[in-house]
Amino acid sequence: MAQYSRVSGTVGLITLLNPPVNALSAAVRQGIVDMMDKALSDRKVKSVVICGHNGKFCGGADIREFSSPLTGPLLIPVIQGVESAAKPVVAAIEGVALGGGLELALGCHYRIAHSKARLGLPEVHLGLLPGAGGSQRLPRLIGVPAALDIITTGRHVTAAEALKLGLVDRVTDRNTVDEAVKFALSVADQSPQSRRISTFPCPHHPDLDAVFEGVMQRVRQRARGALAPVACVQAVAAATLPFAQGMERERELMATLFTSGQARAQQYHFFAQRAVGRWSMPSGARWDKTKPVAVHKAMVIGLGTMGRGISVALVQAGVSVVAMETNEKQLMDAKQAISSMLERGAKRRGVAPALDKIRYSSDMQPAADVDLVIEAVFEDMALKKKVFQQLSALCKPGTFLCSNTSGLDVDQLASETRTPELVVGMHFFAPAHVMKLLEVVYGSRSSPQAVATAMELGKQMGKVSVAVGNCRGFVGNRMLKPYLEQAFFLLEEGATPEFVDQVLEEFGFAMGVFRMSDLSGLDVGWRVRKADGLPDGHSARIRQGCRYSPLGDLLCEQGRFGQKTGRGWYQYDKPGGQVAKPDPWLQDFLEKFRTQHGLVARRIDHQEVLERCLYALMNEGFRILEDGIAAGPEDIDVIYVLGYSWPPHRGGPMFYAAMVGLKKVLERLEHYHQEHPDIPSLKPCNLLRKLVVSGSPPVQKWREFLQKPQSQL
Ligand SMILES: CC(C)(COP(=O)(O)OP(=O)(O)OC[C@H]1O[C@@H](n2cnc3c(N)ncnc32)[C@H](O)[C@@H]1OP(=O)(O)O)[C@@H](O)C(=O)NCCC(=O)NCCSC(=O)/C=C/CCCCCCCCCCCCC(=O)O
Repeated sequence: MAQYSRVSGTVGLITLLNPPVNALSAAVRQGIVDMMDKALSDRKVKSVVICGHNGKFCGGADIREFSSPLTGPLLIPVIQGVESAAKPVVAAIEGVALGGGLELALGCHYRIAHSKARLGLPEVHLGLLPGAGGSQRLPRLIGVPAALDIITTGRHVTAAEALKLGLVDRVTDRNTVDEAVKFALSVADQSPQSRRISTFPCPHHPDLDAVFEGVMQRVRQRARGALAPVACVQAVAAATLPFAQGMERERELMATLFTSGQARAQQYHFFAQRAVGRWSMPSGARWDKTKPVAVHKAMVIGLGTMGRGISVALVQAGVSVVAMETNEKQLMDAKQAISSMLERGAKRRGVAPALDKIRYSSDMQPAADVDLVIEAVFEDMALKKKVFQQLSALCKPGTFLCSNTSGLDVDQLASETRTPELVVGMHFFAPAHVMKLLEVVYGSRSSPQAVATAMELGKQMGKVSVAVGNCRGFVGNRMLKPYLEQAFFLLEEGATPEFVDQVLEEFGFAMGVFRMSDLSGLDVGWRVRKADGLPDGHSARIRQGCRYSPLGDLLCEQGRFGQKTGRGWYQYDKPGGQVAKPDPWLQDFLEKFRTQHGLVARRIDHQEVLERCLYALMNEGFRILEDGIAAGPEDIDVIYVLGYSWPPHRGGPMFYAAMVGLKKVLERLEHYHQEHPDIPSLKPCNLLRKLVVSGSPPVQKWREFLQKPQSQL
């Protein structure tokens, strides 16, 4: 709803009231209409200010309303009503003005923003476009190139940039509403006619066609099949038409997006990112019953790529860091790399680099004086165990001990310490100061407080933290295994790396599985498999009674580790090269392999690649839910979108399974498992069967079918 009062004698003050972000629900929209009527019909009122309750102007349309039929006045006429008001209307922007919130502000005749406010049109991230006139008013106000940038990236703009762009008229450090009221008094006698953005022509640009063409090309490349970014460009292009025609085009494009599966997927992802913060553990421990401990000082052990990124992320989050590395050369290199990452980051954010927040050490001694340690040494259990033993002896009571591991057993590490309850896994993704995902892994003895502290620290570092149980590979890498396996089996059966990658990239992955393996290094998995007892020169296709593909191992034995060696599943012009080219050697190698094993290459189509790779991955997701390793499908989906480049417009693997139809997924898995009974990952999991028998409920209801956590608190 909205509240109304008259202030300073002649200013009508309308306050949007819908905590926590004053989203434009039906009640708020109705409130705006009613309070505008009140202000306009009050003879004493000469001008109007619109602000938001509790220091937040408005977070946009109420996204929760998008899943049911729209009720109440529509936002477009509400904003038109504000713009056409005969009295000047000023938007007092504090906190955020996003989406419909900014569109409402664009309908006002003046905009005053607090210096800390953020403005933006992030609808593209929800599979939409700014469909309440934003795609038409913004280019008219700030020009096509700047509007295209803001609308197609959905990025937030600071108040300072907004002022530079002409998006706001004034920025203040003082009380924004008071300033807006003063401003409203100063323009009370002026006609708002010349301030109605809908009447502005689109500012002239010498070569608009080239601008649109360039952006469209970039957007198509980045969008990977997403509809919204393309529609955003098309909508802005319509801003060069007369306003009414532009609005009609915006409506048409919005109508297509609004009902699309992509918009549903992206809106699901928005809420899923927030839902994962409400974590729970099988013990019944929960986010709202556990207080995290504040971390002021942390130590990072091991300054390879991961340790450096983690140190930067911690410093940027305001935590004092001791960065430790025993290898002198590595320590020197790390110092330089970390300083320049901090400097670059600070420059981007327009702040001073916090170089004084980090100090370096070549020994473990400083661990005695920190609140939390993140061990980021090489992924080797024996080495990590040694570090944990040392930490256990050195650290003061209460120090949290975290391991940056991508899949090792957290319980084994905990058992090396005197305080297993303070041990958790923190699985960062490279580059650790950039990637938004953090898997927080609780072991069987991790305390709720240790989990809460790691989750909160992740949030402080700007990450979306997901709490997951302890198993090999946790959630992300555990699901990757059957996906990779299927890709290898498809090569054995007749596919090429180029074809498999092309299918997966058309689906929306940034990189197909083989290009991704080449980038991350084939040797990483190979070393883990060797540590597990894989013998050298092994080329058998059965291991422990199940089908196994030795293709990756055979490539590694040839020294083909991927991009770093210039050869992997593809060839590169040099070691470290990035342009993947099909390699005739590999074709020859695959043919010889098939001959050696009596395999006959067959034609594999697009559908089989997608189904075998993705359905095997999804099936593992169902198993993870069944095992209680993830608390709900949202956890898995967030991990895959933020950590494994699953396309956001497909929601995540669990959401996608529901979109495809659980019955179909089950049938296809049954079909493939019948064809390949020696591949256990294709055997449909019980939870999937249970959901299908229960009528394939929507993903939001799956938690009801999972085992309830038992409280031991
Ligand atoms: C930056 C934020 C605002 C705040 O961040 P933070 O402080 O960290 O807090 P959060 O944890 O993120 O959020 C707190 C809770 O608030 C919930 N929330 C946030 N924003 C919204 C929202 N906009 N709506 C609903 N709920 C919201 C959030 O979920 C949290 O609650 P919980 O923990 O999940 O319980 C940050 O929140 C943020 O970025 N928010 C989103 C901003 C955004 O994306 N805004 C754009 C929204 S879309 C929009 O505005 C669209 C406008 C155009 C509408 C035009 C409608 C015309 C329809 C025509 C359709 C034609 C169809 C025709 C069909 C036919 O023909 O039939």
